[in-house]
Amino acid sequence: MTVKAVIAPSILAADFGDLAADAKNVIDLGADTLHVDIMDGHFVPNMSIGAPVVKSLRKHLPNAFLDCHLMVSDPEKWVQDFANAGANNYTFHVEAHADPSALIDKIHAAGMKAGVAVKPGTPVEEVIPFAEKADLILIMTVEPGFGGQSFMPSVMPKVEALRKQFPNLDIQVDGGLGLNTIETAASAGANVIVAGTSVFAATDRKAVIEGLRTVVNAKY
Ligand SMILES: O=C(CO)[C@H](O)[C@H](O)COP(=O)(O)O
Ligand SMILES: [Fe+2]
Repeated sequence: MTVKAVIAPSILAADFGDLAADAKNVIDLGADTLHVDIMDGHFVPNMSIGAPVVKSLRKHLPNAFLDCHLMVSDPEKWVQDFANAGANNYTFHVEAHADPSALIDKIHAAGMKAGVAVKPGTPVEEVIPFAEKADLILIMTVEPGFGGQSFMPSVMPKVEALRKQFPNLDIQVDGGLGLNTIETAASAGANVIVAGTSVFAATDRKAVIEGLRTVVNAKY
């Protein structure tokens, strides 16, 4: 198996008034990537940030891997903006697009990696057809829209089913991940761990990042 732990703090839980410094801090403490949550107030009942913030982060953090999670109703519309802004990965929701395969092609053509996400209520069968072509599959472990929610162990069978079929796939989990829930997610087969509140609110952020990584890498 070639997968390894990727620890991706979600900047939704960072200090937006001091964003570049807070984001740099978690990278300096060992985070692999930065997870950037984009919400349009339509696909989810909340708004967050858009491509201009990604552009600013790119300026301040030229080498950071910016993993953008688009919780938007029209994901095709924003591909070029995010590519121009310096995004490295563009994950869209399978529920939001009629032709995910074509959208993956468009994201790749724009020079980004492509991810496909599913909400907790969407069957894993909806994303399995794209697991070979996409660079990652995101299994949401909370209803998208807000940080700080409780991890849903009930979606772990979806992670298990994916890992069984795709031993080398990057399987991302997002929502409620921390030192209390990582064992469940890693045992199911998740290796790309989004962690917002558990990292940014920690008194020892480094210990949380290292703790998450240790539990995931112990599985491989
Ligand atoms: O996509 C998201 C919410 O829709 C966030 O990435 C997620 O909630 C991370 O925050 P936390 O770790 O605090 O749950
Ligand atoms: Fe997210």
